[in-house]
Amino acid sequence: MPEIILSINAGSSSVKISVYKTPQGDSLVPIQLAEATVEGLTAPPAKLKYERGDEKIKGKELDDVNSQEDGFRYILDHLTNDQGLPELNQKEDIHFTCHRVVHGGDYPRSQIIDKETYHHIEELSDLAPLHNAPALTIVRAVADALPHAKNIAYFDSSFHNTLPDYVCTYPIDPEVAKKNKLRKYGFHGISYSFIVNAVSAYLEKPADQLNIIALHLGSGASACCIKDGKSLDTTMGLTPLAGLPGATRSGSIDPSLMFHYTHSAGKPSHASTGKLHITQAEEILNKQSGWKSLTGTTDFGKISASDRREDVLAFDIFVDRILNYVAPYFTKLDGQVDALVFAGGIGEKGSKLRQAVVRGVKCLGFALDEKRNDAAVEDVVTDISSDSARYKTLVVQTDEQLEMARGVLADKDRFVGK
Ligand SMILES: Nc1ncnc2c1ncn2[C@@H]1O[C@H](COP(=O)(O)OP(=O)(O)O)[C@@H](O)[C@H]1O
Ligand SMILES: CC(=O)OP(=O)(O)O
Ligand SMILES: [Mg+2]
Repeated sequence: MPEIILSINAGSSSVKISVYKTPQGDSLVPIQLAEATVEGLTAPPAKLKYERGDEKIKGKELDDVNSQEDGFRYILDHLTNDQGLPELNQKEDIHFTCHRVVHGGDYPRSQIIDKETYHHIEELSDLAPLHNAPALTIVRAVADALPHAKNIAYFDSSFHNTLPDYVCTYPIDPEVAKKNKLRKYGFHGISYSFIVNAVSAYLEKPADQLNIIALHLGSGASACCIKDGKSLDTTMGLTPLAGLPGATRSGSIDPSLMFHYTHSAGKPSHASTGKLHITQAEEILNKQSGWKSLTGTTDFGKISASDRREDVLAFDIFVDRILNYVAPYFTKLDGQVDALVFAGGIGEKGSKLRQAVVRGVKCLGFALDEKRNDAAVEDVVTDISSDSARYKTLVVQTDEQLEMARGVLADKDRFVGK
């Protein structure tokens, strides 16, 4: 009997849930039955996108869906009530649920969520305030609604376990760093792992020989320097705040800025609770900055299409900050680069941004074919480079849910019986 896997990706602005059934025989490729997304949580009203075979819903406005947990509950109802999805008529049909957990601390790989892992993830919530806490609300909702399902956490940080010491160590008092676990962790790793596998299949080159400069540009944005299929450097740090700006995040700034922004920066913010300890500084830099603060919208599609001064400035800032990493990563890879990859909502849909970024590294040998860049992306991997380009530029439609579901099939022995 095929088993049903529900793969849940709680992003900072969305919840994406894909439903798979396990394949017959030895195949390790899960079969997708449906995919539902509640997006726009930071730009209400939230909207539903749903695909099951030819059945498609897009842009359905949802009242009373204001959080990742609301989104999860809405989607679970939608899936169990969908007559065209007989494999999932009742909640009991679900065997495995995968949860994308952004901060996994030192966990090198996925974990069954039991009391101990749950508490550990909870402790890490302060280090990923936009992510771990909402993901845990969904873990609790699953435990409540689907008590028989096996909950497995996949961590965004695990992929970056290979960061060399000189990359992940901050030049601060080593004792304090060790005691408080202050180091660069890096995130978006489930997406980077998907990207490595997808590019490996596309270029027909083994994953452990691939060198990629990858840009995951969504509500949160990061870059990753991938050498021999492994993370060598990445822009996010102790928390997902470092590096590139995002929808509501400042990205890297002078750390002293906060002392000049507000003298109460270190005080608890109004979002601080018994479960989530967050200061005003973290609240401001994580939730009240980025595109939202500069332009009033978190939608980078709107920003890219506008010629308002504020939008043009936000667009130029993003291009500039991305370019601050592409050439350094190119040199870290000694110029041995298989591809520059764009992924995430903005990377996949933002042709104007891709054009501006690639123009900025033209002198290195990257160039786009305008027609290929402007065409809507349909395949998992699309080559948008011009024929004369020395290096490839690819768009990858990243799929964190699929990467997690594949993990369930690959690691089933580790999970069954636990
Ligand atoms: N046409 C577009 N051009 C550029 N960016 C877009 C476009 N459409 C949507 N986006 C951006 O994609 C982002 C969502 O990316 P996604 O990776 O799905 O987010 P999340 O981080 O929540 O997983 C939105 O913030 C939106 O700004
Ligand atoms: C880690 C992170 O920032 O994730 P997202 O882009 O989904 O918010
Ligand atoms: Mg995302």
